[in-house]
Amino acid sequence: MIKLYKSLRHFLPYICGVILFLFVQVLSDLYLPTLMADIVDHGIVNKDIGYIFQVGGHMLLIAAGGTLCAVAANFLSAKTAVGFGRLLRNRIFTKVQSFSLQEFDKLGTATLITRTTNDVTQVQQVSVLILSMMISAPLTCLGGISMAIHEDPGLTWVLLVSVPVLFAIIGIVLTRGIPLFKLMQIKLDKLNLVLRENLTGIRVIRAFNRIEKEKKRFDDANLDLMNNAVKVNKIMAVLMPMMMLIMNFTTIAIIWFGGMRINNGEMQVGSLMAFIQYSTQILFSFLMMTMLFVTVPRAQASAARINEVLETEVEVKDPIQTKVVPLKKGYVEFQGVSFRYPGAEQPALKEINFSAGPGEITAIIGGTGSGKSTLVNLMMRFYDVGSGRVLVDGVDAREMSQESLRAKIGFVPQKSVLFSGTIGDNIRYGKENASLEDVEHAAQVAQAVDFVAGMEEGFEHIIAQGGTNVSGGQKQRLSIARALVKRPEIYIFDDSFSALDFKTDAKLRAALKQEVSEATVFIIAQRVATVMDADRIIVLDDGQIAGIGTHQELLRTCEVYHEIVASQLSEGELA
Ligand SMILES: Nc1ncnc2c1ncn2[C@@H]1O[C@H](COP(=O)(O)OP(=O)(O)OP(=O)(O)O)[C@@H](O)[C@H]1O
Repeated sequence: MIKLYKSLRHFLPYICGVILFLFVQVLSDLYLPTLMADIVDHGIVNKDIGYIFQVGGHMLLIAAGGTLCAVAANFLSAKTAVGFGRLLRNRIFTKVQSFSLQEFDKLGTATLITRTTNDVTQVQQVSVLILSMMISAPLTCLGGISMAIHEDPGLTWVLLVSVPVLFAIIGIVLTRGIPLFKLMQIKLDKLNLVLRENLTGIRVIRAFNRIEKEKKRFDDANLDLMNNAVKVNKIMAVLMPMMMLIMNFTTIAIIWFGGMRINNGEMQVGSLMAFIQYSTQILFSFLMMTMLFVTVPRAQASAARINEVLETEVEVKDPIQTKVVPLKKGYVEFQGVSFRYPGAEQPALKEINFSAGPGEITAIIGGTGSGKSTLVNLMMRFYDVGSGRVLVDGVDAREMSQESLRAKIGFVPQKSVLFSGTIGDNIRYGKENASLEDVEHAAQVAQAVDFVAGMEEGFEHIIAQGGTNVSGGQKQRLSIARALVKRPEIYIFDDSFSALDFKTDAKLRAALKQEVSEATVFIIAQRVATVMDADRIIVLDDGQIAGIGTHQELLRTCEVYHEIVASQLSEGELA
């Protein structure tokens, strides 16, 4: 948590204000019992009404000043904590944005959401407590002790007995409670994971009639979280009454032994009253510190989880000295590229060699899991190659900035992703300042114009969260339009025509051929019909290149390709 608190330097003026106001407030709290003792011992005993009013007036002023200071301190500490929370969320978000897919694979989306929201809230809440109690509790405790000694040194032994008992109880509670507090966040993560899977997979869950099973899975995670919370609350439920009991016993002991001292003429009534108040303040300061000890471990667990994100070493980084790449070309070359996913036994790609240039269409075909998507992931540097090199315009992709590399590429992913907003906004995601004509043209080439025109608001039609109010094929066409409007040097279509019917697929490819005639195009496809016109077809088999060539060349030379073609085309089409 200390590491995170380094960011608090941004709020230094507020923190200084909190310290100052709390200091004044504690001083006023400590002074009030002495004044009260004064009223009793001098004003009441001597029946001096004027003195009572005078000291009483002082007490009122001091109490009002203390209250104002407390309000100001609370306001500033809340402002600091809320600002600190915002700063942390921003830092986590910025860090997560810099993650390569490798780090996303490692951490998982559910936990990243919990860490950005709930974990930050935990740290934020405890920061308010720390700010207000870290200063006032020790100050009240030390001040209370010295004032109590000042009032009557002969009674302080009562505190010497009750304080260690209090410590022992706090110690027992903390050793039992801390592991449970740490578990809370882990159990919350689990609940978030189940919830997220259920919300995103709701269609599959309903289609497979798994609603009851999923309810049970959620209920189990929920129950687990609740059981842990109950255990935590049980401990807390014991703690408070125990502390109150000790406080009450201490007060009784002070009154008992103080009464004897008054009887012997060694103490005055006012001093006894002040002593009781100081002892309550001292024990109360311990109570405050216990609250800190109880809440800090949970926040500490949260802080550790936040730090894990902030300190994650990002595998794919921009080099310190980036190489400048020629602005408009689009040459791509793979030189002996091999790659293995972290933790995987087998490499996903082995010794891949090929090159492609502007004006060429390179198709990539192969069975499921043969490494097609992995190949384009490396081209965009979503992962770094294990060995070999990926050259873009003659420069190793690792030697240029990720931004300049990706500025060259228009990517249409296998699984279309749309954002909430209008259809126009989604297409403009490729190029923010694209004109309406550019957007319409891109939609025209992507064969999206007809269905967009069919919608009442056209390009202003709102896409629902996750793009659920458009069909799979429509989503694909909008994703294609988004890449087209960018007019990049390199296009990557990762199985982007799979949700289109044959007629639309053919029309789209014909329109694309003209549109992207000067660019370097990569098309991953399962259908032979989609790839057979390509200038070059790369056949992948189990992460290796089984053949490279045109359709006709591969039919003669590549057995794997022949098998794929034979499984899809008729004898006549083959001939
Ligand atoms: N993030 C990942 N972590 C670990 N292994 C992965 C990951 N992504 C893919 N793989 C593995 O790498 C291999 C190649 O996967 P890839 O997605 O490139 O195949 P593909 O040819 O695109 O398949 P498909 O046509 O089904 O999309 C597969 O064995 C797959 O299980």
